[in-house]
Amino acid sequence: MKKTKKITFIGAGNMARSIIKGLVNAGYPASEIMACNRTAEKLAFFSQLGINTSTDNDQGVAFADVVVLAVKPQFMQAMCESLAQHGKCTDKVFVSIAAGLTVARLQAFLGCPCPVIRVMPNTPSLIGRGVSGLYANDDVSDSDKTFVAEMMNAVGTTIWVPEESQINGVIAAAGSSPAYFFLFLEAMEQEALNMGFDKNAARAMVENAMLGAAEMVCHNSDLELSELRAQVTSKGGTTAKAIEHFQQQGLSELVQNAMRAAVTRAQEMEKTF
Ligand SMILES: NC(=O)C1=CN([C@@H]2O[C@H](COP(=O)(O)OP(=O)(O)OC[C@H]3O[C@@H](n4cnc5c(N)ncnc54)[C@H](O)[C@@H]3O)[C@@H](O)[C@H]2O)C=CC1
Ligand SMILES: O=C(O)[C@@H]1CCC=N1
Repeated sequence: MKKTKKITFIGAGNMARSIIKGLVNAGYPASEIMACNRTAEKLAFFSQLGINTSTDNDQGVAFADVVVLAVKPQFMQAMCESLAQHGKCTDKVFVSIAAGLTVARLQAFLGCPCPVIRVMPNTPSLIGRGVSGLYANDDVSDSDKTFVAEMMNAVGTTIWVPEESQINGVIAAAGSSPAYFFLFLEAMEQEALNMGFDKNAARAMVENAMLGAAEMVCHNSDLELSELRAQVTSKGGTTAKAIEHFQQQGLSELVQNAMRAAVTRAQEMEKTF
């Protein structure tokens, strides 16, 4: 990154861990990062990374130029209101990675029209292969947008969305979707076990098939996904039978409905939290 700033993550859980480890691996100075968590046990991992840690969120805000709000949505209001009570928020840039909380809602929690950028990341940020959707309104300066985009580019790919509502689509397609792939692999691994392979062999087959397929997708961006599928599918062969089964069982509709369920849940959360 061209210029570093001090970044504090409030809520040192799975997603903060993925972004912070990804940033440190990418060479972001550990001394410029702090992780805050209300419980100390969660912070041991972060201390090992050499970053600053604290159980005091106010200390985290005092340290930071950029504050990443990384608690679960249901805890965000109480956490932000507590920060605002201590009155140190007005000169900070906030980044929220939470699903289902709008900029307007977060600014209300913080009690000020502070710049708030919404980032919807995913856990592969841990290995520099994340993808994040970003949204900012006109309260955010170009230089703050550039900094946050660079921060997330250090751990993967970024996509700006022009409408805040599109963050919910990013959740469905990217934030939540690593779990869809893990679920699919779990099912494949289980069936390999059922067929009599031992755990190591079952895992090796599914993980390498997935990795090889993913790399083929990434290395052939000029080819449609359906063409890559066709290259595996011999007429009258085994793949054709398996694909026919998926299609007869409505896989496309199932995926569509699952993604729509994720969006609907994000919209419900906007009304609940
Ligand atoms: N896990 C994922 O793949 C993704 C999560 N997100 C968002 O990231 C946020 C965090 O999710 P996870 O990391 O999965 O949750 P998590 O539960 O693993 O981490 C949240 C952490 O916040 C801490 N915490 C709760 N209240 C606190 C407070 N008042 N002060 C300080 N720390 C506090 C908890 O102890 C916990 O360690 C959520 O808002 C979620 O919507 C977004 C994209 C992907
Ligand atoms: O499941 C969730 O609500 C969060 C947002 C995207 C991934 N995890």
